[in-house]
Amino acid sequence: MGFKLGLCFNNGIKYIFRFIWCTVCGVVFWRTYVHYRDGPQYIYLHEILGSWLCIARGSAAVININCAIILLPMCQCLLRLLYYCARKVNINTRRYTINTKVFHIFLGYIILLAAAVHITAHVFNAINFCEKYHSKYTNVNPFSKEKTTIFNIVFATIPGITGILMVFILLILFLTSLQFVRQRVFNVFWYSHRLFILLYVVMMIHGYKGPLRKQLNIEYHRPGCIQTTDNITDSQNSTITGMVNNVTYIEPSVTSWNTTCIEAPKFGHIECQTWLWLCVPVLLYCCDILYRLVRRSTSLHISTAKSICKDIVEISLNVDNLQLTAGQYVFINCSTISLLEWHPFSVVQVPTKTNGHILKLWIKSAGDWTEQFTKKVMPQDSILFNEENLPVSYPEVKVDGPYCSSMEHISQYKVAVCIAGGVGITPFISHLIYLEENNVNTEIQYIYLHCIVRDKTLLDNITSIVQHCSYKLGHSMRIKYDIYYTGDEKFYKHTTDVESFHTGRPSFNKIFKDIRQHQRKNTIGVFVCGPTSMCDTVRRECHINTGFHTKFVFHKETF
Ligand SMILES: NC(=O)C1=CN([C@@H]2O[C@H](COP(=O)(O)OP(=O)(O)OC[C@H]3O[C@@H](n4cnc5c(N)ncnc54)[C@H](OP(=O)(O)O)[C@@H]3O)[C@@H](O)[C@H]2O)C=CC1
Repeated sequence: MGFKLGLCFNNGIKYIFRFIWCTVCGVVFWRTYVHYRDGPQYIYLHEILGSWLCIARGSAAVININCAIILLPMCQCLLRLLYYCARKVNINTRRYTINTKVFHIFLGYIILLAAAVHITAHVFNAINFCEKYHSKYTNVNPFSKEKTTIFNIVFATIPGITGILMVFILLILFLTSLQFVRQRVFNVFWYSHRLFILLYVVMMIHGYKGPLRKQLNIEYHRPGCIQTTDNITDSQNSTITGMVNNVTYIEPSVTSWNTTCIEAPKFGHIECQTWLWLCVPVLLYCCDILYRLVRRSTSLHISTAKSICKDIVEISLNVDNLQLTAGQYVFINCSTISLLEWHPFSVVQVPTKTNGHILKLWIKSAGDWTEQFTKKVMPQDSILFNEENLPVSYPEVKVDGPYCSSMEHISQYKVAVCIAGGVGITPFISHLIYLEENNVNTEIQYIYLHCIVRDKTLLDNITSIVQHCSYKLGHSMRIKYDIYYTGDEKFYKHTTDVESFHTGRPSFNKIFKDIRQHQRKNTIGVFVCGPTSMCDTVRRECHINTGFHTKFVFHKETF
């Protein structure tokens, strides 16, 4: 019961929203399906292709609408605006304005599913176009040569070739965005995802003057109309005579229109409307990107760099114009390493008047870019060195931000449980330092901080910051911290003997049970930042321990 209640409480709105979106897609599909099934202008085409025509068009509409909407969750500036507009809404609802990446992924899956249906439908359409070729359907079936094969339709027509190209692009987008690819080779994911631009261009070409044709002259030739011996004009405006004995078109069996044919049916391409769906979101996305490009164009100087532990370096930047909130993150670019690469980092210290507008970031060497960056700001082989050995000049960096994060919400709860793994401590430190430096009034009364660290030097650094802040903030809130050391135990025992220190990983089950006992009838914000497996365990505990009175609201941040 607890797990299901917690799941509903934490994800209820997300699931409701997904359900609504699936319903919208279903309605779009069905309306398009019915339009092509019952529309008099498609009767001749429907005679050849059957329901596959309606399925292909319905799935195309679903692809269009999803391709349009999928860009919006990626408009960071627009989202920030939305987030600030939603300030008055309850916090459990507002966090969805930040977790839009999840909705972006969800839309991606819908596009894949709709694309699979669309491809299948068009394969059958191609078969039908080949098999149901009839000398009398000369205009509605464009593959007028009797020897047309599926191979010809797929590989020798614009819709066929663009369709294959789109399948390849979609596969690349899908495979490179799988979590294990993103985590191991982020650049592969990042660059390959730019292929969406090509996908959109190809999508617009795909339906242009395709083989699907609708009837243009319904008023003069109702399908199923009675042909007379009078002269009627064919689609090329030539005269056809002797219609009774020399039927040019097989009339579909539509009995409701008991009219006489005035003309032969004329057929024309079904207009491609993809651009109509895409133009507004693409425009919004371009504006968002442009704004970000302008915002990120200024180069900044690193004022200091120091080592936090063997693979984490702290850089300080003097930023006058950047307004940040504790818990947010920024993207960093270093042109001497790569002009194109931007990497996200949570801020450790937000620039304020009190600290002289100094922005601090911790950069952990965990990939090509971060390793090169660490070497540039700390050129020695051993990164552990004191401030006198600092390099004379640091590389210039550009900062893009701020970006909203669910870690911002900590000070909006009365009780917050903060769980950090390794460098994931950064957003929590930024809150503690901000609260300590600025003496601001917040909702928060209790902070339970659990920090799990493998590196002894990192542990020492975190401990001194946390001890200092908790001492300074002691008068306004209660901060209970526990630090878990998972590295070499012998080393640990010799150097620390404080009761808040533990060896080995924590038991989250016990932690949550204890908090639940002490914080009855409260809504508790749980914030996790660290390895994915740890976040998953904490999420599960949130669900299990949520009851009717005590609720755990889960928030996480990982890059
Ligand atoms: N500024 C930045 O760069 C930021 C990075 N992050 C995120 O933080 C993440 C972790 O950073 P990193 O320092 O590399 O972390 P580490 O891999 O070094 O792990 C940190 C600690 O977490 C423990 N741990 C791992 N899995 C579990 C688990 N399932 N349950 C309990 N404890 C666990 C580890 O224990 P053990 O030794 O036993 O494995 C270790 O003590 C990154 O993936 C990144 O996304 C977040 C915010 C900011």
